[in-house]
Amino acid sequence: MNKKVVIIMGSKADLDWANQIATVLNSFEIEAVLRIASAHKVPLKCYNLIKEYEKENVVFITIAGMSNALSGFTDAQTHCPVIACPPYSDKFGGTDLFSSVRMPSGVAPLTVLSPENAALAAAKIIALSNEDVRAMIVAYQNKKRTELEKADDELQKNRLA
Ligand SMILES: Nc1c(C(=O)O)ncn1[C@@H]1O[C@H](COP(=O)(O)O)[C@@H](O)[C@H]1O
Repeated sequence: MNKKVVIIMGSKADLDWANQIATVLNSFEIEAVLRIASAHKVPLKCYNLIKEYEKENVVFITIAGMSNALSGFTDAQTHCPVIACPPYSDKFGGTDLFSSVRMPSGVAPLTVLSPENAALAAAKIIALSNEDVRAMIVAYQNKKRTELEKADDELQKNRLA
């Protein structure tokens, strides 16, 4: 598996969300390639991008708000893992999300809602064949544990004071 994640977003409106994912990937020393292509609007471009990058055995992260065609489209064209990370919207009671979670048979993008967690999921896939990334994930998880312990210690101290 290549130490590279290709983030395909459906619109430049998703760039901030993509950058949040890229920042976490970079903290694991994983290269993040950012591309804009919509399965709805430019399916041929989308297809060509997927075929170009899949030769490198990458993880794809797809960002598509509203009606998410991009994630299923991408997953169905490649052997590489695809993680859908649709941007948050509370419009229409958050119903956009349904277009990410119900896929036809044989189409299996994984949906992870938080940008940080989507990057972590991609890093874990890469870590299966990369010891350096594995060590960084273990360190990341230890840091989270330490933060939790510290928060509890402080809470107990403040309650006793
Ligand atoms: N869901 C999709 C797809 C797709 O699934 O192919 N292409 C664009 N979009 C999303 O529509 C929202 C508005 O897009 P526009 O800015 O083009 O109106 C964005 O969040 C985009 O990801």
